[in-house]
Amino acid sequence: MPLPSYTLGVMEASAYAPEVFARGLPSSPPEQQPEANGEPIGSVAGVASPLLSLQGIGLSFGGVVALADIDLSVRPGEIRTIIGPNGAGKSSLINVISGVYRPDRGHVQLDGVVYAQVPTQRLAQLGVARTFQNLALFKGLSVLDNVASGLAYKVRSNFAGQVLGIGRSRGEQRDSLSRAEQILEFLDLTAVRDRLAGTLPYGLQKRVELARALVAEPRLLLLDEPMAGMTAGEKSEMATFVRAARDRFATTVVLIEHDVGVVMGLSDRIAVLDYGRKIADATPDEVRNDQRVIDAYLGVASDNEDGAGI
Ligand SMILES: Nc1ncnc2c1ncn2[C@@H]1O[C@H](COP(=O)(O)OP(=O)(O)OP(=O)(O)O)[C@@H](O)[C@H]1O
Repeated sequence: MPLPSYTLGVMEASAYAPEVFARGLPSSPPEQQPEANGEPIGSVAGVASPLLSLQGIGLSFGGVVALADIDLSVRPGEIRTIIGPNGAGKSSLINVISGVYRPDRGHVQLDGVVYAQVPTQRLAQLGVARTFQNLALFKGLSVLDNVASGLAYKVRSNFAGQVLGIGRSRGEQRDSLSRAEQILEFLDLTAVRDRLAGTLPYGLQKRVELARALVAEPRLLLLDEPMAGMTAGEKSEMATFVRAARDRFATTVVLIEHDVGVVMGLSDRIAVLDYGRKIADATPDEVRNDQRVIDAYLGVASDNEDGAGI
């Protein structure tokens, strides 16, 4: 059964002319307002801006500089990959984008709204979904229920309604399950819909995580090492699904990856981190030939399980 064309509320990439991105943000900082944790500190009104942009992000843990003066801009509809050797700051960056960490310096602009710290508890309402480096599934629940749980934030029925299965809750539950079924079909997971998630092979569990994030129809999908620990075949399969998801739903994807080889054919643009600094930000071909990137990866080439180097 084909997926219905959801009203995703996404921004169509075609609605944004390239020159709009070239202009970037206004040179003057956004108007500052009293800052509260997780509250916007300003907005960039009247300017067609990237879906996501980071400006001057700095983050330290004690004496360890995890991120230093990172700028990053993500256009609607693109697959934006962040790579770097171990300890380069990739996970710290995705944790800043998703509001898990508050940066010491700089700010995050999401859909034109500027945050000192993205409100992580409102991430889903902001249209952002993420997966985690380490699997975060409900291992004792079925695949179908795991995927439907990605819509839990939308369920509006009260506790009594959910327990008694009455009123709006029954309809909401039916709707969640039906949308979960559609995403399972899209990601070729229907055959395992009733299996307990924890009993699936690792590669399939990672795909179930992708399904759970996708079912929320996110405008921005953050994938933290979605191919980590996979075989070469599973990685290439996952890359195909990520691209298909972007094409089908026009979801903007920010993807963190350690293995450079697998993201070359998948990414529109790649940012490279090394010791918390951004050392390159370009197309895959340009990154592949960038001497600073080659130098950063020298000595860790053996970590690349595909042995593909860069
Ligand atoms: N919670 C933390 N407490 C202390 N130091 C941390 C913490 N998180 C990250 N760091 C340090 O910050 C630096 C960047 O780590 P981060 O995990 O962001 O890198 P990474 O590129 O994701 O690495 P990997 O590929 O190994 O996952 C490292 O030196 C790391 O030890």
